Amino acid sequence: MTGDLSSIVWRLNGADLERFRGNEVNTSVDNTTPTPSPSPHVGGGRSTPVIDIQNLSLTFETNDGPVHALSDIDLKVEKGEFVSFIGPSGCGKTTLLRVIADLEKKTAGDITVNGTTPENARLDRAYGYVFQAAALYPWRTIEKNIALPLEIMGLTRKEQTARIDKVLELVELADFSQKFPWQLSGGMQQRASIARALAVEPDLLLMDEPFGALDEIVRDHLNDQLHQLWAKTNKTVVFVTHSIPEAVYLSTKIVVLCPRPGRIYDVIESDLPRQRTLDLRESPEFLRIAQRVREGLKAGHAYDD
Ligand SMILES: Nc1ncnc2c1ncn2[C@@H]1O[C@H](COP(=O)(O)OP(=O)(O)OP(=O)(O)O)[C@@H](O)[C@H]1O
Repeated sequence: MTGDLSSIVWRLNGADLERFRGNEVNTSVDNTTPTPSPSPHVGGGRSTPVIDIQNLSLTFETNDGPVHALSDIDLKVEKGEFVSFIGPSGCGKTTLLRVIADLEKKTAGDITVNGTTPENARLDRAYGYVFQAAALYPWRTIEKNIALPLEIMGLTRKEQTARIDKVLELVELADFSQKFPWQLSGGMQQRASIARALAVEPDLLLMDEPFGALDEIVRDHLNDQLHQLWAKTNKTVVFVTHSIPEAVYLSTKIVVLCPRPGRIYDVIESDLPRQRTLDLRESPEFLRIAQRVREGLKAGHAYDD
């Protein structure tokens, strides 16, 4: 499990992240990172996939020998898709997401993000990354947590306020802007984290099991909210989950991975309508897709390990 870093990356690169862990942000440091510009790669041509992965492999060299975390991954993610990675523990979901985010380096194959290398995409701050734990900064109010990346981006106070109000409204936390994280429930904290990621308006959101630690009712509610957000904003989302209903409810494409070595077992293009409500989960179409995911998970899972 590698999604334990701490918080949300808002178009922040890995170096930013390392700086952020446990520290108040020194906004002046980040002024050295170029402001996102209309990169020639970003949105370059309708036919260019947002993410294009070909024959990608990643082997970790460890003291106990090589760990083949990813093997021969082929995947395209088009603009506006909601793609979930699902699979048993250790099949490489987080690693694949981290390769896309340039937080890990491939050892073979090719990958482009927004038509360029993951490193360039990271430097362009082309994506927002949501980690498993909300980990908001406890000494900052919710409003100030959301303001943090906007301060780094150099937005005026007025621009910051407008964006903060908008995202707090979207995640239904408008009345909680002056609270500190520890005054909110786990689900509310995770919503605040998502608001923080959305505040910088990335076109691509990479989300690593953001709701994994929440109870089912809260999770349902957040799934619903996330789905509505995605449907409204037409962002491209790549989402890691262990939950079949979550994957089927949210996704336009479900990628089933299997372990040792981590590889793609099945890619399911969902024909569920784009507009969804939670009661869709009772429909035959939903159950049919869920069944195919379940079969893929079973087939790819070695129970005798
Ligand atoms: N930095 C690392 N060094 C060595 N091995 C690693 C490293 N990161 C991940 N691995 C290994 O790579 C494999 C894939 O790990 P990864 O965390 O991507 O799986 P996952 O599917 O996300 O698992 P989970 O569902 O438990 O989060 C595992 O065998 C893991 O132990």
